[in-house]
Amino acid sequence: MEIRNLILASGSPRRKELLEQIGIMPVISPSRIEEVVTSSVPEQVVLELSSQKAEDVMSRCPVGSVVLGADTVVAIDGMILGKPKSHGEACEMIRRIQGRSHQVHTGVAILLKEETGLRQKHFTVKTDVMVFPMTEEEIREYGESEEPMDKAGAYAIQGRFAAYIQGISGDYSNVVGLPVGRVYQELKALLENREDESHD
Ligand SMILES: Cc1cn([C@H]2C[C@H](O)[C@@H](COP(=O)(O)OP(=O)(O)OP(=O)(O)O)O2)c(=O)[nH]c1=O
Repeated sequence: MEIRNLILASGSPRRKELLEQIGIMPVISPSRIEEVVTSSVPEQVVLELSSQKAEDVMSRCPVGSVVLGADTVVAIDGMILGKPKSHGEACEMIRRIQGRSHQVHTGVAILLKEETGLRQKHFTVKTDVMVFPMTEEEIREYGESEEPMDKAGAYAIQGRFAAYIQGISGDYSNVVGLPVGRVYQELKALLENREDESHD
């Protein structure tokens, strides 16, 4: 199924590339929201933030638009690791996740604006990631590089950090920022329905 004119409410180059990988060329329109969360449960947090991003962009879009927002966090022992604010914080995050497993949660919100109102899909996808033990030298060298700086949990599985990945259980693309298989299936269901309705 060809999906045209999808608006991606994200400035993440990884999300754009993942959509392009499955043949969807999105229009990029990053949201400008101040991220506000009312929960500390990872699934809840990513649902709230992905919805806020998509709703913010949709508020400026005409009827017929399809907007996708997403948010990714790393969770370990019930604690959420977002993006590090400094190299020191990046090193702390890496020290925490090395030698064990953690979870990556991505929340996705897909909104379709119709004459009669909004139709929407909201879901979260979880991937377990196992990281090899790292030496203090490896932690510092990686934490002080630029790679961790705009990444949840201070690492990029698609980058140099691949050297320390022991394995994953779940969807790889979800760790990079967007579970594209699930996204495609949900988009297909949402848009097929729209076509059905237009034939009524
Ligand atoms: C764990 C992990 C995260 N990431 C990235 C994906 C996301 O871009 C980022 C998490 O930050 P997000 O706040 O989810 O997204 P963003 O700020 O990059 O973009 P926007 O808010 O405009 O949608 O971390 C990787 O690239 N590789 C990884 O292995």
